[in-house]
Amino acid sequence: MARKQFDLIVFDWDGTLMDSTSTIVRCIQAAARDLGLPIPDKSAASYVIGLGLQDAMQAAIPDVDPKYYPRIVERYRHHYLGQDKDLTLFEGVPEMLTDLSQQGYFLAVATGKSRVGLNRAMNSTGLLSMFDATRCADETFSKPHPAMLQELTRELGQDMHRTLMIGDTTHDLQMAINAGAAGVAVEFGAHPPQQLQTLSPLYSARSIRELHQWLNEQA
Ligand SMILES: O=C(O)COP(=O)(O)O
Repeated sequence: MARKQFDLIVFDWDGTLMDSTSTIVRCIQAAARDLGLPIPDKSAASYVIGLGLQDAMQAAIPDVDPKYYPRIVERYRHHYLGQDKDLTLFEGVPEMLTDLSQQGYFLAVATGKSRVGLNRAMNSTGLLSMFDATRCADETFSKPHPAMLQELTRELGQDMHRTLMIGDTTHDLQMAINAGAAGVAVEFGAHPPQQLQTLSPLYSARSIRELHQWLNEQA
């Protein structure tokens, strides 16, 4: 049997596996509102998803006194961790992950979420045991820095050239480029397809079903 092209598949979390873009946008806007700061519009708030909380707030709500940022992050966490109902996976995610795992791929997550946020989301969606390793933005350098991918490949003893990063933002694709991994885009998350195409992903999927099928064709 021909050898697979990739051994390790790293997934972004929000907007790639979990249908959470609009919840995150709402929580960023609510945090700004709580502190009487300018409220970013949907596109500005969507753009920063994945950067890690502190960097994301600085990018979404620029030109305010730096002393506000820890408070904005605190208000964001209050709103995000206070809501339970929107922890929903995109249709077909558990089936795709189970299939990939059975095919022998190592599976990992690299996310701009905090460890608390990721563990909560993995627990409530039943995906906790599905991944071989995970990295969160509060544990290392955030996207698009290559650190998360470098640490994941090292931990799992994998080769970066046989690693695939899948995400819904240019931050995910840029991290893959910076690390020397291949990048695949999904078009149903935070960044619009035209923006994703500027970084020439290997493939761009319009649904989890399309992504799953494409991954099966790489085997
Ligand atoms: O910034 C977030 O909370 C989401 O991060 P992710 O898209 O990298 O999972």
